[in-house]
Amino acid sequence: MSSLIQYLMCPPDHYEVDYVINPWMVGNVHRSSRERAVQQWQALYQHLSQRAKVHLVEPVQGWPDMVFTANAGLILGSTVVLSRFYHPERQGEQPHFKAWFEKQGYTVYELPPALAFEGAGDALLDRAGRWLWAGYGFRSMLESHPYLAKWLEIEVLSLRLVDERFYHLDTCFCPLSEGYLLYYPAAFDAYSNRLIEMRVPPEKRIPVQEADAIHFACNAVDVNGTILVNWVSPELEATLQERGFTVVQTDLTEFLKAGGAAKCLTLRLNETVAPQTDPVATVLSRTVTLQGHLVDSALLTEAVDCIVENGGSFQILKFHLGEKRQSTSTVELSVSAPTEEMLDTILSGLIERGARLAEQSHQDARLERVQKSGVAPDDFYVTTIYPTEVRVAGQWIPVQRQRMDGVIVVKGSAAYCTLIRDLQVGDAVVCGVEGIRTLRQASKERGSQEFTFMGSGVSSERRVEILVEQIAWELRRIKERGGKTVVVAGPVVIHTGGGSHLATLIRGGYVQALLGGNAIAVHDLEQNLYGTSLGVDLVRGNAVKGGHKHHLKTINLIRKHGSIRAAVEAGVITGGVFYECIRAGVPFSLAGSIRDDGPLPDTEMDLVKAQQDYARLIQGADMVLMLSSMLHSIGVGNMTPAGVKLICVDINPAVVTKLADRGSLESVGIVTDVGLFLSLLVQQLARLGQGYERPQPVLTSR
Ligand SMILES: NC(=O)c1ccc[n+]([C@@H]2O[C@H](COP(=O)([O-])OP(=O)(O)OC[C@H]3O[C@@H](n4cnc5c(N)ncnc54)[C@H](O)[C@@H]3O)[C@@H](O)[C@H]2O)c1
Ligand SMILES: NC(=[NH2+])NCCC[C@H](N)C(=O)O
Repeated sequence: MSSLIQYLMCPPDHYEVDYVINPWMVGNVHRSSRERAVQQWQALYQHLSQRAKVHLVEPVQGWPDMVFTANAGLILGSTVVLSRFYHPERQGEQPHFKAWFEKQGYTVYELPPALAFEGAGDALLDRAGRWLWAGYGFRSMLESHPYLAKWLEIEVLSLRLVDERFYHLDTCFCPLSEGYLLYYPAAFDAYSNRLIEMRVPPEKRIPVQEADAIHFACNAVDVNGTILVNWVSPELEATLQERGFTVVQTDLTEFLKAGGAAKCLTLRLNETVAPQTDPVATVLSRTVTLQGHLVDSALLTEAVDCIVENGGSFQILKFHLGEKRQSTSTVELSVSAPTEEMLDTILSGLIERGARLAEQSHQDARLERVQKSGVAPDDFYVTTIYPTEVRVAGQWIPVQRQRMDGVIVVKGSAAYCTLIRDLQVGDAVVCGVEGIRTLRQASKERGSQEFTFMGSGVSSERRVEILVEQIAWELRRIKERGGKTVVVAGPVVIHTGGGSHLATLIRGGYVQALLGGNAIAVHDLEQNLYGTSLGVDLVRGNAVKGGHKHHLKTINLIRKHGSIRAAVEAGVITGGVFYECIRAGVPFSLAGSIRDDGPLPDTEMDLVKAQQDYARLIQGADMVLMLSSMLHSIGVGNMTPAGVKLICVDINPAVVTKLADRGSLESVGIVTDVGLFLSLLVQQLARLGQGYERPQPVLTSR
């Protein structure tokens, strides 16, 4: 073969924008000019023919994108890996390119049918022939990279594309002679940018700005230092010229309407590989099985997002769709990633969603001993809200005290969720992802049976009254079966006049534990003692003279008696939320904070103890009503396992969304005034009847 560089092009006899398979084609269907396309293609062909040998493949009617010969395949030496197009709109080109390659005497390899790969559009040789850059994420699959390495006997470096405008590697990445690289960093994920920076020294990297990238400045043909390109900014042209390149700009706007430009329209035929390359593609894979309501609960979408957003790729190996609405589906996925760390991150995310590792049925969890108290081994498994099991000595054992953001400690044949701060030297902590499974589907099914009527998510549009009716109905059912409802409340409950309603719920037996901070207690007691909250008369709504001292006088009085209970028993406190708690024997826990006045004797200022007390009172809860306290609601959300219905009421949608985003079916967010919510809830419970007492006016002992 001549020493001249050789290219393959395809005349645009049948080129037009006939469909949409990339963002550039949107709005351009049947709006390309064949005449202008022919002129532009001819100009590029002339520029190239003056510097290289250009071969032509016969265009075929019905395959307009055949003009983009970069996608015909990937050539190295006398070997071709034929493209296997992702979109059906281009799959008809394959046999024509295959025939051309075979006629030229190339050895043609074809990938398995499930593996999409779009040739030199998604795979570019390092100009010194040391390795192959291979893109994935939109068209070509990561799983195709090991085949490239094997068949072309070269090291493959996988780069993940993240901006769909740059859906082929050659639209944003152009290895140039002398080891230079013209590329658009924002088109790649962080791992890929790190890999590029590891392989290409800073002085050889030429990152482009978005303005250049969207004119396909990186989609360039470098013919021995002459760069043929659609357009570059004057700044980029100067940068290239400073490095010894000659830039020839040739208008290809008709092809940009289809998402291609100079490099796409050409395929370099004589590429040579530097000797001693290491034919490897570090692509790691695991097989996982996911079972459940994969489609209607969007679990499969969540799993795929988890794989792709963490830099991985997947193949669906088996998929069994449940025949009926109530039956479950099963999917078996091969999950791949370029590094062990990325694969572990993905597998952890899939396990959180109930996935099971194919081999895990006979692999125990990996246990590592704690070397320093309060410090976990490096790759500890982070717990979720979902019921979890770990495999120990061949047995699957349930993890007790389930909560998110903990670790799993195995003691004999038992396993416990444990906070890192509570770890002791010698504790056996579960690490990695082997031998772990979450029972997410079980809790979802259970959740869906018990709470379907409430559904999950956040909506200020959904009528509050409807939700209140549903919550009242659920409160009543929990009470009837001797279940447990925990209330988390902030002082705003008192400020909005909701105190009397909460007191009524407690008196009515609908609340089995109350969690809060110093403030709700102070203002509830202040209201009983002075009729004010933060010095504001809750009946008249005006600040009272000297009222700003009321909460301090209240704190002082309770401190004098030693506790809220003592003050109630002494007849000093005669009504309100905490009065009813004491009378009804409803336990409460007040967690201290940096904002606290006093504090009250009952407020636990040791936060570790406060968290432990909260966790104790949450144990066994069926439902948690979170009422206008961002701090305490989020704290409780973090320690509450799946299967517990969380109702978050707040005037701020962001707070409600944060809790609803726990990813569990069991979270309902209501954006409304908490005083109004409690008033409606109390009225609805009264309407439901069943011996419900009418709200009593809050007694003040002034
Ligand atoms: N004097 C004191 O000792 C004092 C005073 C205030 C707070 N604190 C302490 O500070 C900590 C944080 O207090 P916090 O939980 O009240 O604050 P927070 O900011 O965590 O939560 C208050 C929440 O109430 C919401 N909200 C405001 N008005 C509302 C309305 N009308 N209806 C519904 N939601 C409404 C806000 O959006 C916010 O999410 C607590 O531990 C508390 O005890 C102490
Ligand atoms: N190597 C390339 N970038 N080729 C551009 C291909 C354009 C074609 N319309 C497609 O979407 O597949």
